[in-house]
Amino acid sequence: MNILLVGYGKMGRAIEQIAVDRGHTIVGKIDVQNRADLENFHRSHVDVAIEFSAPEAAYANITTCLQKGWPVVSGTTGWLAHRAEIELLCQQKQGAFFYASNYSIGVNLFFRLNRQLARLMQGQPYELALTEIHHIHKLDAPSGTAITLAEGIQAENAAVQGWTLAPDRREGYLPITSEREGEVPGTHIVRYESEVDTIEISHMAHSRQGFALGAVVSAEWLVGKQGVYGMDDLLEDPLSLK
Ligand SMILES: NC(=O)C1=CN([C@@H]2O[C@H](COP(=O)(O)OP(=O)(O)OC[C@H]3O[C@@H](n4cnc5c(N)ncnc54)[C@H](O)[C@@H]3O)[C@@H](O)[C@H]2O)C=CC1
Ligand SMILES: O=C(O)C1=N[C@H](C(=O)O)C[C@H](O)C1
Repeated sequence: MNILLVGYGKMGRAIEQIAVDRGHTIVGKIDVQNRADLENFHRSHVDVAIEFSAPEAAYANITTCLQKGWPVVSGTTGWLAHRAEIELLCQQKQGAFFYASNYSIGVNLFFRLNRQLARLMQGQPYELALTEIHHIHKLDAPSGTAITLAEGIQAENAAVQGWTLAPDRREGYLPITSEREGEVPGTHIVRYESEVDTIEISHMAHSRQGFALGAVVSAEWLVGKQGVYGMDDLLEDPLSLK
């Protein structure tokens, strides 16, 4: 595949390495200093754009790619207030858009475990809290993954109406604590606490490799399709996990 990287930071570089190892060609790298080139990019044919940029840049980047008719895989967090507009544009353009707050297969299994646990814990006398720990360079809080975990719990437990960013507290809202520490790639902890015990599940990424591999596999899967997709579509396709 011919891949255009939109955002060439920590993730863009990790994706490049894995994509090249899997036999793909990087036809361009768009970052903040050459962002104007995205609109006029016609150096080579683009099979798919992989977009990992910044919260304030993602909406415009994805819009441009869809306008140009390129399938887009995006992992940027912190822009999802505009998600419905992107999905509508994708539909209007008969394009292809894939989004995941976290592309790691392990995290996506963890999402499922989280929902199962939330189902089991309904009505039990436990206080629930979520913690995410990331590197000090991260621009958004809470993490996109923590928001997906909170939404999973909300979908399973009618007593949870949403989430708040700790130290803010609100009755019926799940508190998310965001910690920023060194170069931590991404740790997420879901904790149920009662007077007598604690139940905790956690996922700890050891590097960015899992995120990057998931993004490249998603791009391979997306090319040739039309519509809006996420990791559940990929994981449920028995042909996808090569
Ligand atoms: N969904 C997932 O699995 C993962 C998502 N992420 C998310 O991906 C995003 C990027 O993460 P990193 O690569 O670690 O950040 P980074 O800060 O290392 O790289 C982002 C790059 O985007 C560039 N950029 C800024 N404005 C741009 C624009 N208008 N057009 C093109 N590029 C622009 C920056 O100059 C920077 O080089 C973040 O939102 C992060 O939360 C990160 C890891 C995994
Ligand atoms: O910014 C990061 O690094 C990460 N961002 C994603 C998020 O916000 O959930 C995914 C991963 O945790 C790493």
